[in-house]
Amino acid sequence: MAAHLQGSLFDQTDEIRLGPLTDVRRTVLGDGAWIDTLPGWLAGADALFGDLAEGVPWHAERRRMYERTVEVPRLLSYYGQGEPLPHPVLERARDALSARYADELGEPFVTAGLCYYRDGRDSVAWHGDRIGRGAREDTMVAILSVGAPRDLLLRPAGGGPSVRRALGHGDLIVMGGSCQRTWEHAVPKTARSAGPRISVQFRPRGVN
Ligand SMILES: O=C(O)CCC(=O)C(=O)O
Ligand SMILES: [Fe+2]
Repeated sequence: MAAHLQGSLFDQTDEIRLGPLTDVRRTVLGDGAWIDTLPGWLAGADALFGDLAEGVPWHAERRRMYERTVEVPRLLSYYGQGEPLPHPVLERARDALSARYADELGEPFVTAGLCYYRDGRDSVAWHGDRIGRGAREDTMVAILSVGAPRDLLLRPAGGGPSVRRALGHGDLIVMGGSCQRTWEHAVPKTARSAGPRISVQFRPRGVN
């Protein structure tokens, strides 16, 4: 009941539809990094959450950390360049982002990484997306969030106060400029009861 009520308060439509990207708001972080945000870019976010929760081949991962192998605290799924995405609206989202940022980015978004945070114990630790070109070049990572909001925190890589954005319910954030190498981001665990959230990260070729 509570979950249903909360869902209906935020998102009163089952029709899954993207709004225009004209009202994106930029926040300059410093050191050449910025974020663009657009709350509620996607209408019908609860319906998309349900479709993705059911339809995506989610898997758990284990990673080696020093001497131990640990469970990655979220479920994952990855769609490389040219692979069909698990929902048609995600293809439209990727293409709309590519068009919106074509001049500034100079290349399209081509891959989609999906994360499923089952509850407040799931998280992603502080990091920059700098396994690939993000370590050396300015780039962009665009994230669409559906389901319950979770805080995405950003902080300068060299230390300093963090910036917080609560993301869920169809919200968009784009991390741009030098953000992946001069800043770090995280979705911390929370003791507050948190419902499940799915994030979709669109990235250009070679950024991960
Ligand atoms: O779920 C999010 O919003 C962030 C995920 C993330 O930072 C990553 O997968 O690199
Ligand atoms: Fe990341």
